[in-house]
Amino acid sequence: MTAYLITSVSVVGAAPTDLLIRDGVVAEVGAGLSAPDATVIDGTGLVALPGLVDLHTHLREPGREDAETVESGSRAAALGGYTAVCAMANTSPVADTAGVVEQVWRLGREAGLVDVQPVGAVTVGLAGERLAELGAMADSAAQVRMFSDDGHCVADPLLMRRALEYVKAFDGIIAQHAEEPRLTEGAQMHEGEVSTRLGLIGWPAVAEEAIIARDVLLAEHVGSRLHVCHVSTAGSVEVLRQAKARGVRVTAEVTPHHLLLTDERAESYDPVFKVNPPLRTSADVTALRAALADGVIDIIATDHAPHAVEDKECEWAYARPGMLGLETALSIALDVLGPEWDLIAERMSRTPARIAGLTGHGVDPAPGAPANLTLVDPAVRRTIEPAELASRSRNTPYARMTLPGRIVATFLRGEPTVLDGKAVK
Ligand SMILES: NC(=O)N[C@@H](CC(=O)O)C(=O)O
Repeated sequence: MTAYLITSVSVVGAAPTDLLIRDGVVAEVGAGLSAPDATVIDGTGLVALPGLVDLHTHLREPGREDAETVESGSRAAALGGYTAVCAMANTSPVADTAGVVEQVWRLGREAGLVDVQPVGAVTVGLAGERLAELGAMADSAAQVRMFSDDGHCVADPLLMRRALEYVKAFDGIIAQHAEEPRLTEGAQMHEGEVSTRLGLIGWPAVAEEAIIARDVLLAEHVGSRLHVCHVSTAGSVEVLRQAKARGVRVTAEVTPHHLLLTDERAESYDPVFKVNPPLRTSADVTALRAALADGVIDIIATDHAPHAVEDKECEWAYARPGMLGLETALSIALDVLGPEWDLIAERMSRTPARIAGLTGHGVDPAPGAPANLTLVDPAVRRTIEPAELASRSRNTPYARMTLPGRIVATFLRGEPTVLDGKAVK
């Protein structure tokens, strides 16, 4: 295994130092290190972060390999600074059995670019009717601990209760896509002034808030762990704030796009801006940013949702919801939060690793720590060109936008997956 000596690098924003990576771990940290056998990387001006961890990635394999594969999505993740991603279950077939989660887990290992941790479905076929084989998925080689019907809400309160009870036995967690389906039938975008003007059916904020309110009560009643996917409204933040103050075991994520973009983007009728939950108002964006800073929202998760051209470049009403996220998330975080490196490490690496139980990830570079880390150049501004993305899909909402920050290198257990801003394999 090659050793790497990264010189004069700022570890999570601290004063520059040298980092020696050897045999899969951070072997030494300190000024003036020397290692004649090591490949030297000049870290001047760069920031080393614990490898980013995404709790919410759609990899589309099995079933929609035209949109993304475990390998292409893993490459996009590594290029975005990630060392671990949680692969959502809404594949075809659905990841609702030990067999499918093991397949995804194995494909991730074969790609070898990030650790791919499969998420299991809560209900069979995401149909919301009966519980999937949660225990068999937990006992499988993939050791699933997080379950989600993401893309669909577990709307039946009894099923939700049973799922929360079931996973308690192995300290599992249910990640809910909070959307009361009766309130969003036919919905195309956020319900508000813009939807009224455009004549599109609205997805009201209350459809999200009502489910979160119900689920925090259920989680409290059962004493189980709940994670709320892609929180998008100011009202949801208030429900979560109250639940956390009462000690409910709830965590929550926000996506980069909900931190940056608003429903006014729909005025373009460009379906690249169609997403679930929809882009909201600037007041929601402000509340989400504040909640991310004060910890009511625990993490940034991408909801990387690749879609094939025919599913996106069509009429708004027929387009699938979802946008790419892995290769731009850190840049959006830098844009929104500024160079708050400790906060970025907390919200994009340490806390998501802890929620998902991914040992070896989310650990700051320190002697003896597994060398899962990424090097960021915050001084570079880059213009996003969809054709240059590693994802198989092109549905980035940031096309031709200029964003701060570039991932220079990513290491997975001491092996580079990205060097000089390019994927190693
Ligand atoms: N977030 C999205 O807009 N899309 C997700 C699933 C979903 O939540 O609808 C997808 O899988 O494409």
